[in-house]
This record gives sequence, C-alpha cells and structure tokens, in this order.
Amino acid sequence: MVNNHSEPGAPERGGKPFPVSWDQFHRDCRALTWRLNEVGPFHAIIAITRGGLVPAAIVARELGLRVIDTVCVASYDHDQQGELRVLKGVSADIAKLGGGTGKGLLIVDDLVDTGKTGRLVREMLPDAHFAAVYAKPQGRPLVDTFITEVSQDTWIHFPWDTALSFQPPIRDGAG
Ligand SMILES: O=P(O)(O)OC[C@H]1O[C@H](OP(=O)(O)OP(=O)(O)O)[C@H](O)[C@@H]1O
Ligand SMILES: O=c1[nH]c(=O)c2nc[nH]c2[nH]1
Ligand SMILES: [Mg+2]
Repeated sequence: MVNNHSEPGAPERGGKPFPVSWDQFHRDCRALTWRLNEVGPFHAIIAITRGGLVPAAIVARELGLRVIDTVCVASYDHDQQGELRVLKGVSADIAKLGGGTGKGLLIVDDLVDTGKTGRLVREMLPDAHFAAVYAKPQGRPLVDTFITEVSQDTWIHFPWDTALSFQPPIRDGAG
C-alpha cells in the first residue's frame, strides 16, 4: 500500500503488512472466545470503538451476552497516532454492574499496539478483563487475553479497512 504516512509500522517504512480476511478474523474471534469462556462469566461487554465493535459482536454472540456498552476513543488518523480523545466513557448502568471498578466486565478491542488506548480504558475499569484479538509487544502487557502476537513493526490491515485489489508479483516488489 502506498500512502504519505510515516509511522514505524507503516509498510512503506519497512514495516510488515499483515492483511487479515473476514474469515481469518472470525476464526480468531472465536478462538479468543474459547479462552474467554474459561475466564467468565461476564455481566457485560464493553467494546472500544470503533475497531472493538466487530470482535465484540462476535464474542457477545458466542458467550450469549446481550448487554453491550462502548467506550469511544479516537487517536489514529489512519496510521498516525495523535492525542487520545475519549468521546464517550462507560455508561452509568454498566459501571454499576461492575461495582465501579469493572469487576465482571469484559473489555474488547481489535488490537493493542502501543498500549495507549488500552491503558486509558484500564484506568477507567481496573478490575475488568481486557481482551484483544491481536497484540504487539508494547501493548501486550496491558491485555489479559489475546490470540495472535505480531511484531511491533507490523501493520495489521483489517477487513473493514481493505478491499480486494490486484497485487504485483512478489519478485516485482509486492509487500
Ligand atoms: O495500542 P494503541 O497504540 O493505542 O492502538 C490500538 C488502538 O488503535 C486502533 O484504534 P483507532 O484509534 O485507530 O480507532 P478506531 O478503532 O476507530 O479505528 C485500534 O482499534 C485500537 O483501539
Ligand atoms: O488498522 C490498524 N492496524 C494497526 O496495526 C494499528 N495499530 C494501531 N492502530 C492500528 N490500526
Ligand atoms: Mg480502536
């Protein structure tokens, strides 16, 4: 992928692209749920938007959970991380379910990278269980459960951000 961004993880700076298909993502979310099923039960799921909405829907279906809240955080403009902005915190009803500290609540995100987003949400709910589908080394200590670790210089391309397109052959420089 060619663009004008320059984060270390971006492919044009030598970072490795890690494309994930819908099938693969679904499988990884189900694998995550197998692990979470051993940890629960949970009162509710809190998805970190927007990326966490997709795994949260799959995990909620598999765990039979119907109480779903969001914490809305914005930081990346494509692959450039800016200042973290909390656009919406935990709803009062859900915070009460978790006794104010998040006990028995499940936080779900698509990935942890630097860990900044995860750290912020952990501060809000220190006793919640934090799950992410993918983890990079810097963010890994923040998650309780994850499925696949990728290197810090990898950029994960999620299926909702990508489309099928022609790729040049590897010997011609394809990533
Ligand atoms: O560990 P960090 O370095 O904080 O990065 C991880 C966060 O970055 C992405 O979200 P983003 O801010 O891009 O918003 P989005 O979920 O709306 O795409 C991803 O979904 C995680 O929430
Ligand atoms: O699509 C994404 N892929 C990533 O690797 C990443 N890291 C932070 N935010 C990210 N978004
Ligand atoms: Mg996100």
